[in-house]
Amino acid sequence: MSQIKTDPEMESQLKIGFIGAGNMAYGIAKGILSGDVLPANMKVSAPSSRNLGRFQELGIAVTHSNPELVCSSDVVFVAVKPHLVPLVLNEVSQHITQRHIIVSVAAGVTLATLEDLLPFNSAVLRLMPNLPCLVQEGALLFSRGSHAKPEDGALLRSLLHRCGLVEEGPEAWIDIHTGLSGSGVAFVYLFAEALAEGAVKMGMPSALAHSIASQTVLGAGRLLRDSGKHPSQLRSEVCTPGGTTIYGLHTLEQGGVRAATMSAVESATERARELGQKSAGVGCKK
Ligand SMILES: NC(=O)C1=CN([C@@H]2O[C@H](COP(=O)(O)OP(=O)(O)OC[C@H]3O[C@@H](n4cnc5c(N)ncnc54)[C@H](O)[C@@H]3O)[C@@H](O)[C@H]2O)C=CC1
Ligand SMILES: O=C(O)[C@@H]1CCC=N1
Repeated sequence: MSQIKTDPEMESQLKIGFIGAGNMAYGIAKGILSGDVLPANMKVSAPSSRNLGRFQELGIAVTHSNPELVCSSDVVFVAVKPHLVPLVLNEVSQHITQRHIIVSVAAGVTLATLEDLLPFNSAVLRLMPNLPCLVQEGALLFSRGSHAKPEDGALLRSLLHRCGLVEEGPEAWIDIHTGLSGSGVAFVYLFAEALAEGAVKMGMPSALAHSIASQTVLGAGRLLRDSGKHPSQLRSEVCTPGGTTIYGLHTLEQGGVRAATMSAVESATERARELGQKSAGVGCKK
């Protein structure tokens, strides 16, 4: 945890911009807004108006011009799909100055690629959030580029603290975090869906089964986080010897759920690394 103090007054006056108006930009913007930053100090850009309405409802200014957004922002989140990052950064690069802090959330796109696409000495950070930022229960990991100072990391952490858990780590962990948590939420949804479908198979109405499955995932997650216990300990607290749970767990183990889940994190991590290799060199100016 960073010990560097940030200045709430300075933070409240920062201009925050988002290039890209998708789910991730929206989730992060909502989290930042629940802190000290005013919507009047935020702006989002996207080529079409399709996703801009929900930002306007939060009081955030919108534009179709990425250069205009950069010129009126201090902190710029790059929240477009990974393959569009070179295009977008080439478009705005000449407007980036020493006052800017650039934060990319694009899966796989490395700090080296980002720095290569931006003016020398640019302060760049790479952030991997996840979808539950939308409800301020995200899990976010960031790394600083070679010209981003510890104070830039502290500022980012402070801006994002209402999005959920925010940690800093070495860049090698960002792709792993993408598999574990960025993509991991989708693995949890698949499990929740399967839980509900099991109950439907046994005769429960679908709506009730899905509502109970989502509460089960929420309750299990909160207890895991808030108790600080290892998952295996909580699992053993649910299992009565010879009871229902151990029979169900045996079935899951026979189905290879543990190995399949580990392999899913591995595949998603490797895919993030592959995306990084693909984006390196694409459209770089140097
Ligand atoms: N969705 C997720 O759960 C997560 C996504 N990410 C990353 O976040 C980034 C954004 O993902 P999503 O929000 O899911 O995508 P999305 O498809 O919902 O949003 C992308 C946005 O970019 C805009 N856009 C397209 N071309 C543009 C351009 N030239 N200039 C400005 N804006 C442009 C689109 O209009 C759209 O609003 C991706 O790089 C992804 O890897 C990271 C973690 C989790
Ligand atoms: O699937 C993806 O590529 C993005 C990154 C993590 C979650 N969604």
